[in-house]
Amino acid sequence: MRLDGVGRRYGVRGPWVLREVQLDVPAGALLRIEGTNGSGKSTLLRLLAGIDRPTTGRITGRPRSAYVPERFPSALPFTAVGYLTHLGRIHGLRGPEPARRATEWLARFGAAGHARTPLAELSKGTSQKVAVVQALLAEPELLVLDEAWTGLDQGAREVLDRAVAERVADGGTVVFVDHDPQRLAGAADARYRVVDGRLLTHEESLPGEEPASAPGPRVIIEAEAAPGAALSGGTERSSAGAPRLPGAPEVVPQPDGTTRLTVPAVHSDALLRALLTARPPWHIRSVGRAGAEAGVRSGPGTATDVGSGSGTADAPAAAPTPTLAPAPDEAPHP
Ligand SMILES: Nc1ncnc2c1ncn2[C@@H]1O[C@H](COP(=O)(O)OP(=O)(O)OP(=O)(O)O)[C@@H](O)[C@H]1O
Repeated sequence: MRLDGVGRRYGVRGPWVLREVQLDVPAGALLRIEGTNGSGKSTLLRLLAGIDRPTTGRITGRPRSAYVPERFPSALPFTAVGYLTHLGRIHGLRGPEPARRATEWLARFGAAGHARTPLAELSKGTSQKVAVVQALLAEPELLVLDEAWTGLDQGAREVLDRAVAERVADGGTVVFVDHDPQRLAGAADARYRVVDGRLLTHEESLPGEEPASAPGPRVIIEAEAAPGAALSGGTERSSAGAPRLPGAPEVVPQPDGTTRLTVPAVHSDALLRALLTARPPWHIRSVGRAGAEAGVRSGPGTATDVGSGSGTADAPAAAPTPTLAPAPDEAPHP
């Protein structure tokens, strides 16, 4: 799924809660969204889950999604298992499958004894378990968790931690918000912050802010530009007015004329796409994990030499920094 120039405000004259959000949501990844109270995290999660629409911009490639909202509507006229079975059917489960999965998940969360309790009579924590189970039983491609751990007892929190890991291991994507910095610590493939309506990677900082620390796994891309190469990716503008590259890579020109770009692993596909669709395209020399000895190297005519008739032998002595003017026919902002 991709968010392109997404903005959201409530009411025609309301302030913009989110502005110009660019986000690639890859498969099989765990993404953490951070931000202060009222910064727009839940607004972003509702857009990701497909239960709200952007005011501007586009969301494409939407996967099958399930969502645990910040506030669960517990006053519905169902028992716990009745509600979960109903939701399972809405998610496309047939026959006895939704009731079977509901019973299994309630047991896993230590709530089997409340299967027949009306939702309105459940304790806050058990009600939260039902909210979590309705999203998990669908085995969604995208699981969106808005402070889903809040109110759960310690055992249930650990069950949810494991369920998140299982979803990602099965190729699903999980996006979560939680105010506990230790929640799934070290497991997230990418961390973002909502600040002043902008979605920044954890590594990015606003002017005047201290740089953020401790990036996760990173990928190094060695690339070579044709003279005058301009990037078509990263249409969001930095404060300096230049297009911002996916993942805000660290860009270091090398003495041999190539450019080394280091980016959080989760953004490497988007960055490669931006380099390869630049006009003229950049030539990718190698891709590898930061900290690993050698990457996957390529030469002219190999699979990564996409569209390059750009003549790598003509590469300039000093590689340009890839934050050049956008290509002339770049699409205007929505
Ligand atoms: N339905 C709505 N109508 C009007 N304004 C809204 C609505 N939902 C959210 N807002 C406003 O949008 C802004 C962002 O709210 P949001 O709930 O997305 O923040 P948040 O980062 O999730 O906050 P918290 O950490 O407190 O949960 C707030 O100013 C809020 O008042």
